Parts: sequence; C-alpha cells; structure tokens
Amino acid sequence: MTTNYDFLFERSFEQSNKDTKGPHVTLTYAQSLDGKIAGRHGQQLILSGAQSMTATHILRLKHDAILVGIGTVLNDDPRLTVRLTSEDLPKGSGPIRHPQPIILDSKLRFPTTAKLLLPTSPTRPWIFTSPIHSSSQKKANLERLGARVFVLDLDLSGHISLEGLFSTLWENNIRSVMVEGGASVISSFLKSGLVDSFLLTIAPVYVGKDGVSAVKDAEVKKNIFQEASI
Ligand SMILES: NC(=O)C1=CN([C@@H]2O[C@H](COP(=O)(O)OP(=O)(O)OC[C@H]3O[C@@H](n4cnc5c(N)ncnc54)[C@H](OP(=O)(O)O)[C@@H]3O)[C@@H](O)[C@H]2O)C=CC1
Ligand SMILES: Nc1nc(O)c(N)c(N[C@@H]2O[C@H](COP(=O)(O)O)[C@@H](O)[C@H]2O)n1
Repeated sequence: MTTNYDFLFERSFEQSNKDTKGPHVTLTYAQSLDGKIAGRHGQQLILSGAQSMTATHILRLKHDAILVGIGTVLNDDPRLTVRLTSEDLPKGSGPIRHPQPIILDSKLRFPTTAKLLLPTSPTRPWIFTSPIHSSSQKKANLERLGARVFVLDLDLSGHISLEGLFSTLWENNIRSVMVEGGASVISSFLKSGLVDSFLLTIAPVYVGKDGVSAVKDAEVKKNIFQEASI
C-alpha cells in the first residue's frame, strides 16, 4: 500500500494559535493501547509502523526545531534527524533541512559522548540549563564540542521555564517546534497550554503496567481529549 503524505507537506506549522508571541508547538509521540511510550525501566520501544514513522520524519522536516527532555537523551541517545527517501518527498524538493535539536537539561547531565555531538550529526544541539551551570566546566566542554548552552531561570517546579524557553527560541528565529517527549516533557507541555497541534500514534499493542506512561498526571490525562484547541 502506498500512502499519500501531501496533506502533511502542505500543512503549515508557521503560525501559532496562541495570543502571545512564540513558536508553533506540535506535540507528537507514539504510545501503546494502554498509554505507554516505553517499556520496563524506560526500554526504548518501536511503536510506530513504517507509515507513521515516515509521517514523524515529515513533521521533523517541517519544523524549525525538535525538542526532547534530558531523560530521552540519556535513555535513547537519539539522532533527531530527518530520514526520508526520495520516494517520500514531493517531486522537486530541495535538500533536506534538519531541525535544530533542543534539550531541556537543568542539571547539565548531557553526555559529551551523545550521538547529537558526533561530527556526523548535521546540527549541534541547543541545551537549556539553569543559572547554576552558567560558568561550569561541563558547559565549556559541551560548547567546545559544538553545543550551544543557554542559561534560563527555573520555574516553580524546578524545571526549565517554558515561557523563558519560548521567548529565547523566538529571538533565535525558531518559529515552529516539534516536541517528541519523553513522559515528563509531554506532561509539562500538555499542562502548559502551549500546544498548537497534536499528532498521536497509537500502536495496536499492550505494554503492560511496568511500561512508562505517556501522561502520569491524572488531571492532565482527563483533559487531553477535552481540549478542543489541541
Ligand atoms: N514513544 C515515544 O514516542 C517516545 C518515547 N520516549 C521515551 O520516554 C522516556 C523518557 O521520558 P522521561 O524519563 O520522562 O524523560 P524526558 O525526556 O521527558 O526528560 C525529562 C527531564 O527533562 C528535564 N526538564 C527540564 N525542564 C523540563 C520541563 N519544563 N518539563 C519537563 N522536563 C524538564 C528534567 O530533568 P532535569 O531536572 O535534570 O532538568 C526532567 O527530568 C524514555 O524511555 C524514552 O524511550 C521519549 C520520546 C518519545
Ligand atoms: N514516532 C516515534 N515512534 C516510536 O515508536 C518511537 N520510539 C519514537 N521515539 C522518539 O524518537 C527518538 C529517536 O529518534 P532517532 O531515530 O534517533 O532520530 C526517541 O528518542 C524518541 O524521541 N518516536
């Protein structure tokens, strides 16, 4: 079966639905029927099928930036690149432009050995951390390897402030962000009300109670599908 992805290529992710100035936010992840995004102890699972994975990579292509939490970097060591074949792309497409990887990492745990810092990685990550690391040796080491480290205040829950993040991204010409996870980041974005578009892949499998739930917070869970604006 061939799938026509034109609807995704044609869709614009430039404009945010929000009143405040900030990038368009697309939240996307893959979960099992019982709402799990990973297996026991965070074991990475391939939940998306081929077509859904192609759709994910088209979305990566369509966004200026791709965002994950440090938990996902430590667990999955992702590349966060666009991997599409010429058959997936519309005729006459130019060279592939990879999104800017963005990592939320208040304790600056980002490993210097991460794939995102390899010379073969097309775009070096932007890492958002807290003021305590503003002149740390770790920050200098990451910058030497090509990462850009931004220092932002933490919010009341001790996380990188999403409002601060968004104005910094806007100032750096990021107009669209695709948020891929993991669990804590998904919950933070759902709670924030900053999500403009939501693409959820549901795989026809059960992972079981030991898996990692996409959304832990019961209140957020209850509201997800009631939010008409998402
Ligand atoms: N199926 C799918 O589509 C996907 C699955 N995954 C899976 O998710 C799991 C990882 O999830 P999880 O461990 O929750 O890690 P996350 O990737 O969600 O990272 C969470 C960490 O990010 C940091 N952080 C900084 N600011 C924020 C903020 N505003 N909101 C939330 N977090 C913030 C915190 O660490 P600190 O306090 O140190 O800053 C926090 O502990 C893995 O098992 C991975 O395989 C991941 C992506 C997609
Ligand atoms: N869309 C989607 N489907 C799945 O089944 C997944 N496991 C994920 N995971 C996300 O993709 C990241 C890996 O990216 P690279 O292939 O290394 O570029 C992983 O870290 C999750 O964010 N996504």
